Amino acid sequence: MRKVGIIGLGHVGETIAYTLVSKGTVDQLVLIDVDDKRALAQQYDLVNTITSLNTSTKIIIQDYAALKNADVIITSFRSTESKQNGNLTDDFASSVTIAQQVGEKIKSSEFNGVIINVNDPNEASTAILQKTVSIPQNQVFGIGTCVETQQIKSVIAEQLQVSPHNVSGFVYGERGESNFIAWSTFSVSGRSMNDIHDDYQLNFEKLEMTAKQQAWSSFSGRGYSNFSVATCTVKLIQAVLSDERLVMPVAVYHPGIETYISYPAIIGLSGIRSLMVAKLTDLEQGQLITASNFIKQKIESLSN
Ligand SMILES: NC(=O)c1ccc[n+]([C@@H]2O[C@H](COP(=O)([O-])OP(=O)(O)OC[C@H]3O[C@@H](n4cnc5c(N)ncnc54)[C@H](O)[C@@H]3O)[C@@H](O)[C@H]2O)c1
Repeated sequence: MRKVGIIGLGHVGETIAYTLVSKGTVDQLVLIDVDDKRALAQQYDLVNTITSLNTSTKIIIQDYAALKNADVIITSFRSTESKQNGNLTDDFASSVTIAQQVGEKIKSSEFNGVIINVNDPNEASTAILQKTVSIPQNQVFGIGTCVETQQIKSVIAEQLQVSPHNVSGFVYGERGESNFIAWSTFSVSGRSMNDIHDDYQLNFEKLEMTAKQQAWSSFSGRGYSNFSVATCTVKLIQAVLSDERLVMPVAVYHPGIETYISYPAIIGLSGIRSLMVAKLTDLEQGQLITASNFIKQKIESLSN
């Protein structure tokens, strides 16, 4: 039996729930939100949806105890303070408080599966969740720079007039200001970006700027974004459930850097199997250290 829990049923959580149900990815779905009416409304809506599908999913709501034997938990909550400030970045102090409260409840349920954290600030809040729930680091990871990686892939694909499926490579660092496109890891149909750079007269800075503008437009036009992050999350859930060993740039504990950071990792049944270590350029290595310092400062600011 495949069982997934979602804690936080806002724009992101409800899109993940609908996607899992419509694809028939799971047998049981546990939905939890601080707002009882919201959880009940989604349960009824999804149960009605299932009557028109060829698949079946049992929907359970507001029951932390039901998470005990879940394979995966998604954390996708956001504090009211964060919502009110209207920024891309969540209010850190209130996000931490909720992460600790929710983490304690997950711990009490005796859950021992994989947690995929969608909340922002992603790397720091993933570290806090892992510490609070007290399950091994490989079982707790965040969405990291999956969406940023999608964004630059689609911009490169558009520029070169190829399918985005032909583009590979990763954005590293931190979901936020200190992430960076590791151009040395990017290739299109087997040709490195440096190799095709002259043929297509590519301007890396312009490509990066376009990706950032598109990211901002997709958020600011509605005040939230949900489809791309939910799609990445469902891909990660499937990778865990099927022990796929998929490589994605997630927020993962990096023992060499001693912090959670967005870095490509191999994902399977027990979460992170290992990091996918690439030889970055000196510049990229420096950017990785800058990002790690930024994340560490954020986590340390908690104790001040
Ligand atoms: N990585 C990405 O690309 C990306 C994209 C979008 C959103 N996000 C992040 O995902 C998170 C959710 O975003 P959203 O747009 O769905 O937010 P939202 O405001 O629409 O929904 C948040 C939900 O969390 C619930 N909630 C609040 N406190 C809770 C608690 N203690 N327990 C359970 N539920 C609680 C709220 O009632 C609400 O339903 C945010 O942290 C956001 O920054 C990340």
